Amino acid sequence: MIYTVTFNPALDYAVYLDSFELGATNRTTREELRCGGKGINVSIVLHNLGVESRALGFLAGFTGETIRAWLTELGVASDFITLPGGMSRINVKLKLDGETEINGQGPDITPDALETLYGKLEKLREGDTLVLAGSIPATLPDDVYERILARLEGRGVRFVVDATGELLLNVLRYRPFLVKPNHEELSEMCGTVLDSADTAGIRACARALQEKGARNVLVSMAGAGALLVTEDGRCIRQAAARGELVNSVGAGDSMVAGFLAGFQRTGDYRAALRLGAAAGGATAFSAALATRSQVEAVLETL
Ligand SMILES: Nc1ncnc2c1ncn2[C@@H]1O[C@H](COP(=O)(O)OP(=O)(O)OP(=O)(O)O)[C@@H](O)[C@H]1O
Ligand SMILES: O=P(O)(O)OC[C@@]1(O)O[C@H](CO)[C@@H](O)[C@@H]1O
Repeated sequence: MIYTVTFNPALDYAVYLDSFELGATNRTTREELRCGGKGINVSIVLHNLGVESRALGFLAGFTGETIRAWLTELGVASDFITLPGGMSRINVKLKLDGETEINGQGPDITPDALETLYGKLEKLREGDTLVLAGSIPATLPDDVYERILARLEGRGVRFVVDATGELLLNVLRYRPFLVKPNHEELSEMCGTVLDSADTAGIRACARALQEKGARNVLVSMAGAGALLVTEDGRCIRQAAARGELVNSVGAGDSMVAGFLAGFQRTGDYRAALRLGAAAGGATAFSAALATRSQVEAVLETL
């Protein structure tokens, strides 16, 4: 079973505007609300691709209840912990001259709630996959992912981590099966500026993460595609699909879902990467997260 953990779920409120003036009343041309948070997005796209998972994490307030209800409606299995106060975030995604995001802080996670999550994760067994994805509320220490992996070390659980900075660097010694920084996040972690065309530079930084313990490093580069450095020493470059960008929020999560679904089906890194790129592209080309038929249509073009 694949388990995803989203510490900080959100309702994603995408607003499309023709113009925007600071300090004025602006009107949208269109708006959309959907549930989000990286682990949740991975679970939704896995479900769309016919791979079941269980979404875990923390929810609070009426926004949290809405997220829970939507997941149930979509048929995504979930087992979220309800926090005693606060509300799950509403993240604003501004669509005008590119994409601008305003992500909230999220509710406080109490020590009791954290213990409850640890208890749920105790059930994971050999062969299970655990996806830790997204930011953590500011009130938690940034070794919380590390603590989870330390508890599960040695049980044969496959770890996938989509996080940035210290949150990611701290877990590498637990040998995660897959980490997926985008190339800007990779640049920051390596303390350099990487151009998406600089395959040698990206490969060198990905290898530096492998030296710290990561098994496979998938570097996503939005419209410039992706590069996978595998644990058996290969470096596979995948072009991005061609299409019109509508809303790329969740493209990276869709790529993780497509990669996991593809790897589960074939055990082949190149095929997994291709399905990842198709899922990422299909999400970028639509307002919502990619459906199975959208992914299949994009896959045929790659
Ligand atoms: N504009 C685009 N055109 C084609 N494919 C895209 C586009 N944007 C994203 N993709 C696909 O999705 C993958 C992941 O996108 P990206 O690198 O933007 O992830 P990310 O930064 O983690 O995104 P997010 O945090 O919004 O989920 C890319 O490697 C690519 O295959
Ligand atoms: O603030 P975080 O946790 O880093 O990112 C949250 C978020 O931007 O990531 C998803 C897209 O990847 C969105 O659904 C969500 O709003």
